[in-house]
Amino acid sequence: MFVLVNLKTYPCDPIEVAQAAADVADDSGVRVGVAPQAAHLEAVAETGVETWAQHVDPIDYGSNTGHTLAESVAEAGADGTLINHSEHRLKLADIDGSVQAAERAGLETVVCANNPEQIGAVTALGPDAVAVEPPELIGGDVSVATADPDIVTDAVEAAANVDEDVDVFCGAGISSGDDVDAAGDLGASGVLLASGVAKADDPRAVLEDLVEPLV
Ligand SMILES: O=C(CO)COP(=O)(O)O
Repeated sequence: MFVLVNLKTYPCDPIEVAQAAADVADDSGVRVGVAPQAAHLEAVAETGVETWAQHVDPIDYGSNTGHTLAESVAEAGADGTLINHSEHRLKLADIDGSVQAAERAGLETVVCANNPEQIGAVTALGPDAVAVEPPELIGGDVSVATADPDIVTDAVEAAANVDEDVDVFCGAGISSGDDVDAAGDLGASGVLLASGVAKADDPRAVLEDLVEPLV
């Protein structure tokens, strides 16, 4: 099970969270990643934690002002990137271009989608994983695995119908080990979460609780 913490643009200390995530991953043996803002990638990677970008653009080197180049993200120390997060949606052609850009730069890819139908479509683009995140549950207190378990099982089925080699993650409202456990029971092989860690008074304690059922 992969626990990927997306820091979005929350006003947390990315280094504090990254250091805690690195320690929790080391102590537990559970795969834990942190996705900070692009400007914090290098500092986060220096903690030794598995580091993810929140986005890369479907571009190559050249005249692309204000865009995020996959190679620069990789050079900053990122191991992978989210693509098409619900808060940074792309057209299908641009999702395809971003997956190709990430692969060109050696980055692992997780393409997000809102529902099982979209999961099927983006699985066909050949990312390493897809993640179903219902937008209405993002940032809430109830985990997707509790509020809408069918969306997770349907996403797992939709992806498997297209390509059994693409992993399926889920996210939205996940904040505890019980939520991670429930997601795994529904067939997810990873979870994406944000506010549960980024807004916590004690991010380390939340991270320890998240991996607890996996140890
Ligand atoms: O969007 C998310 C992770 O990418 C989920 O956010 P929350 O964990 O805050 O619901």
